Amino acid sequence: MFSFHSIKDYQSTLLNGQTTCVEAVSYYLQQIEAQKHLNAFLEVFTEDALAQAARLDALQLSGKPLGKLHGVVVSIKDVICYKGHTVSAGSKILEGFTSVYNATAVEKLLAAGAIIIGRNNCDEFAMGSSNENSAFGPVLNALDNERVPGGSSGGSAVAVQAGLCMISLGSDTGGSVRQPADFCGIIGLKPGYGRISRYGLIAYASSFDQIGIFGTQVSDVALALEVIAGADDFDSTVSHQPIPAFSESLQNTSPKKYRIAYFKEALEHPSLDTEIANAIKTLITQLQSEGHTVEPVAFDLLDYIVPAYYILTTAEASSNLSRFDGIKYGYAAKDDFANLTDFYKKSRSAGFGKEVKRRIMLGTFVLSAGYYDAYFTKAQQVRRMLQETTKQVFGNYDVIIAPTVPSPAFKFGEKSNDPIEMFLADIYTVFANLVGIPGISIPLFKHSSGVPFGLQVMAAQDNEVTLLQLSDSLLQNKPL
Ligand SMILES: NC(=O)C[C@H](N)C(=O)O
Repeated sequence: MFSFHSIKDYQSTLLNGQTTCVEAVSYYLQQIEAQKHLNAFLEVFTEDALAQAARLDALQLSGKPLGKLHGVVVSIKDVICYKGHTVSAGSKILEGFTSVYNATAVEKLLAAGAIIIGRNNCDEFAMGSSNENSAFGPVLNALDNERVPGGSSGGSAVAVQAGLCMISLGSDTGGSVRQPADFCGIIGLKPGYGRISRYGLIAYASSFDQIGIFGTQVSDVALALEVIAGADDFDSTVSHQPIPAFSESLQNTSPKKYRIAYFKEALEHPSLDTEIANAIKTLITQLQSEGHTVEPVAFDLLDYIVPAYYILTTAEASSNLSRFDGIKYGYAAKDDFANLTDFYKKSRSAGFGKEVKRRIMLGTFVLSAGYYDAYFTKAQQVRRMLQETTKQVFGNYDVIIAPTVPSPAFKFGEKSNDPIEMFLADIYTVFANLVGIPGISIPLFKHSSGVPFGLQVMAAQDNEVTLLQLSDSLLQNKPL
């Protein structure tokens, strides 16, 4: 049987001839087939993946230099463009659409020797927190099939959780990587805004969207980040900061005393499950007893962050999604339309699902002349205040810790009839996107309902290194 602990270990088995890339891909193809009922993959790129694996095996034999992700089997969320392959954003409206170029992240993965094995199911246009909004059916949590895997990158999370690939890419606009990672018991990293180019990522809310990485080892996530991060002429918002050697930064770290903040209001919030609150309080006491500074910071904006997030993201979405008109590409109404406006209406009404339509309407409303100042401007002001608070906090602390989600993975149907309840469950994740800082969810805890849950760690802009080092130590139970 093919077994895999970390990418480094796997790559040494490739180098000493114990396995091959083709063997690895064949193994994962079998696993994907055996776990088909999870619905984590919308498409498996069998031929391409095997061909790429064979090319990589030949490259190794030729003695030529190998890429950092040589032989690594990756799956990508169905919002990331891969040239010559279908991409649908989990939506019917992109029916029949094939990517005409590679996303920069995909380009970099392939150049580093990764193998893309398939595209993962997700909430339509990344809108959702449970993966119940995909036009292609829900994804099941592999640990408990009655529970949601989280969303919107549920398929990418389950692909890693169920051992159907080594690492996967998702996107995180307001928690879509960290929240499913929490529900699935794996690691989910959302780098700071602009760390990874968004070129070729189907836009939801452009000032929030960020590609993120799922894995089971911090070192794997760090390695993937190192490969796909960095400046890109095709994305004017991408960060031009140098890319640290993230994976090396985890080696030979000497213990240090961290300055850790937590928002008092976050741990006292009525929506927070008591077991989750207690687990984090216990961790705080433990870290304090180990000599770290762990202090509460007052945060009086907590109740404003979810409304601000859903005003700003829906506004951006209403603009971004206007391009799906049935003419340029994707689903088009057949012949029962009276004129162009009627054609748009029919194409968009039938092509988009319920949640996407709700958000387009909400976004259009908050941008409309009579309501712009009352909603959009106010939400922008909240965002600015949050940015100022964040600056102050990171002037005094290295990281902020928080729950990732207020509850453990819930059952299918439990929240899907109440969009507000679903939105409110994003209370701990949207903060990092509103201010653009990096955040990670790490699987530290287990709930009495049998499912795991995570700890969220956030760091200052461009400080993924601290985030990764602290997470690695916590997960490996090493002294920090
Ligand atoms: N896309 C995300 O990051 C998830 C968030 N729950 C949303 O629906 O907006």
